[in-house]
Amino acid sequence: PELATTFLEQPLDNPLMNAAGVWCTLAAQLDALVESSAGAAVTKSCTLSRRDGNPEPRYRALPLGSINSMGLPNEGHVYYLDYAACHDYERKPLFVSVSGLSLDDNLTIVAALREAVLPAFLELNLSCPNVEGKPQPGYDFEAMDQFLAEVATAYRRPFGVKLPPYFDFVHFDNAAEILNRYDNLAFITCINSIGNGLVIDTESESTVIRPKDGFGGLGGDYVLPTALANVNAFHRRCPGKTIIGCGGVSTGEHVFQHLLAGATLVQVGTALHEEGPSIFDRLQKELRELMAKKGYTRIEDFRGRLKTL
Ligand SMILES: C=Cc1c(C(=O)O)[nH]c(=O)[nH]c1=O
Repeated sequence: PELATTFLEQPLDNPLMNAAGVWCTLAAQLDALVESSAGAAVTKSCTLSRRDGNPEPRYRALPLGSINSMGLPNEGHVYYLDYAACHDYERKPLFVSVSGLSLDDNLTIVAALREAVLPAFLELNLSCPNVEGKPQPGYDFEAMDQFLAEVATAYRRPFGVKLPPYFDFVHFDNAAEILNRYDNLAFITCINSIGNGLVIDTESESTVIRPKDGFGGLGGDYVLPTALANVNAFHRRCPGKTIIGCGGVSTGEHVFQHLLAGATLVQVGTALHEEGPSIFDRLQKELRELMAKKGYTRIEDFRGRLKTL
């Protein structure tokens, strides 16, 4: 079976890539992703200036996934624009994730990305749950609409957004209605971590991460059904846009399910953090085996064809 696919008319060897924030904060990590068999890569969400992020421990792997409250540690936007300027786009696409702390910061970063005239794809992060005092734009529809109105106009080129998980059909409807207003909003990445979970260690009777009294974003097995729901909800509501699935992927079967739900590309976060970039070889092998068993030769044979009862 063939895993080759296209994203916004660009060919990719396969639909797999990292989730923003995982294995992508430093150039050496990004280089490892470019060297790996991932079909594409995305940089750590960046802010205007470098940030240390929250005090550690701020990430913890768990039997069923992970919890994190990193606090947006990153090298500042110029570092990632420089990386994007040196990337070999013939080899694989590169996405640049942007998560400015204000609309003005986002506009400054997006303008710099536009000035750089690079083939990189902009993934505007509207869903960081871990910067204290900063509500997620993705959960404030007025703010989200304003952000998008300004960024879409300023950037003018095709871009995408990274959304938080929604849990209510009215929220799916309202968010989709906003996204559909912007013609150059070309892709939607669902989902970011499920915000502000709380993991308790029974033996020590304590939280397991230091920031925010132990509250942090959940990833891994915990979030797969929510991720699939958000992928399918926006696939149904935004027919003109491309969906990138993210959340709960650790096997080829999970990749298959995201594609069936309507995703074109599939991002891997927690499992990549734990296994490293060789995971992309395993996921492709498992996906090929599953496709062969089902008699599919190409991804388009089943992508977006989730059946209902
Ligand atoms: C960009 C900050 C994010 C972070 C973070 O840096 O704390 N963690 C997440 O799970 N998702 C984010 O979007």
